[in-house]
Amino acid sequence: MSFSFSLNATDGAARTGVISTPRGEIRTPAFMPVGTAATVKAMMPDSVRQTGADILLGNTYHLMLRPTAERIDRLGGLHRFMNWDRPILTDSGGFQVMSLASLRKLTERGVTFKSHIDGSKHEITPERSMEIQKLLGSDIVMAFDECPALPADRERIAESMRLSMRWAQRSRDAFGDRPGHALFGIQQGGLEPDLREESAEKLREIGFEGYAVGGLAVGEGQEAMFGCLDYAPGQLPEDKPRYLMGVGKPDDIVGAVKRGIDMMDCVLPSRSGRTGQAWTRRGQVNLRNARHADDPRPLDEDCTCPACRNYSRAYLHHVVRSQEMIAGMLLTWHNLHYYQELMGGMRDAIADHDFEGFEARFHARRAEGDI
Ligand SMILES: CC1(C)O[C@H]2[C@@H](O1)[C@@]1(COC(C)(C)O1)O[C@@H]2CNc1nc2cc3nc(N)[nH]c(=O)c3cc2[nH]1
Ligand SMILES: [Zn+2]
Repeated sequence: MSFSFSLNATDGAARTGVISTPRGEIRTPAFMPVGTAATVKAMMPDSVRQTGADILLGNTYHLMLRPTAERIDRLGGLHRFMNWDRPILTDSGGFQVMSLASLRKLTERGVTFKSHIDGSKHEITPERSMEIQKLLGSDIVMAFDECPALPADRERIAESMRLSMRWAQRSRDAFGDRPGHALFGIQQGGLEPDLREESAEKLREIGFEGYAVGGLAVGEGQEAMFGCLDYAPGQLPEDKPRYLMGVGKPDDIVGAVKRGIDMMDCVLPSRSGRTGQAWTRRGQVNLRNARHADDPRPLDEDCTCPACRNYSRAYLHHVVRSQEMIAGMLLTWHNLHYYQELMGGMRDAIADHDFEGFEARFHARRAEGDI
């Protein structure tokens, strides 16, 4: 069985389709829950599936440090290890090294760094990143790239992008011939249209099974991100999946799909669930807020997740305030369920050629501030 992508419908720049892989289909636009250290925090894998997720994300950086890719390989690979038999996409490590590790040294060869866990020294190169992702057994492998911290001057962004393109070629060469598995290239170039175009052309020349818009969601803000997404996805091959890395809040996601993005991932729904923050169709609810203490209503009357079906806001407020484990479990489940409902709503709206209506209803429902 091979890896393939078929588009079913488009509406403006928005598209809906299906990515077929040997481990199952991925309905696009798709949201990938983040399972950084071989677990989507506070969730059993079956619960992640029940929220509607077709694929989840793992991280080369974290897994190479602990428990190591070699140990996971000896134990049968990441799918077996974490009891998730559907597709997994793994990020290639460069971004996480720059945001989490210390004493980093960047050269043409790759990056050396000290582990944020125990201070041990490590190196990642394009070749080592491909080896790690192969040992993990991930279905979609990300090329090894460098994501420059913004703000950065144009010269630095150009240099960094060109290094990432040389690393993209080395990633492609090291990936080898792996039927049923995909290697995605990552576009860089900051917020510079011509540098993004140069990057896209280089990636097309090399040839990948999918293309990511990298270098965004690094603090540039939604307006600048949307400004870049007004042209960047269109620079990438239209018959391959387009993956926007690290995004985002619900309204970021709607705006990205509107501009032609097919896949996204973000720690937000799970991370904010663990801090008592709920995302609902009417906006954000902070369950730490005392006003929920006596509220018998569900978090969201229209939501069918276990948190909304079986518990009151008063209960959620209580377990959040008491820092009970069930708080993170219930709110993570609700947030991931809401994110998947949002994706399903957009897939249907695009198929019905009514994305505009969907977007208007999405924004109209969202009350200002805490609800
Ligand atoms: C490290 C962690 C958990 O990932 C989140 C969050 O912190 C944080 C850190 O700074 C903020 C902005 C506040 O959000 O940015 C992450 C979400 N944005 C993002 N993830 C990305 C992953 C990427 N991977 C690769 N290989 N290449 C990229 O260009 C790339 C760009 C990305 N942008
Ligand atoms: Zn719910």
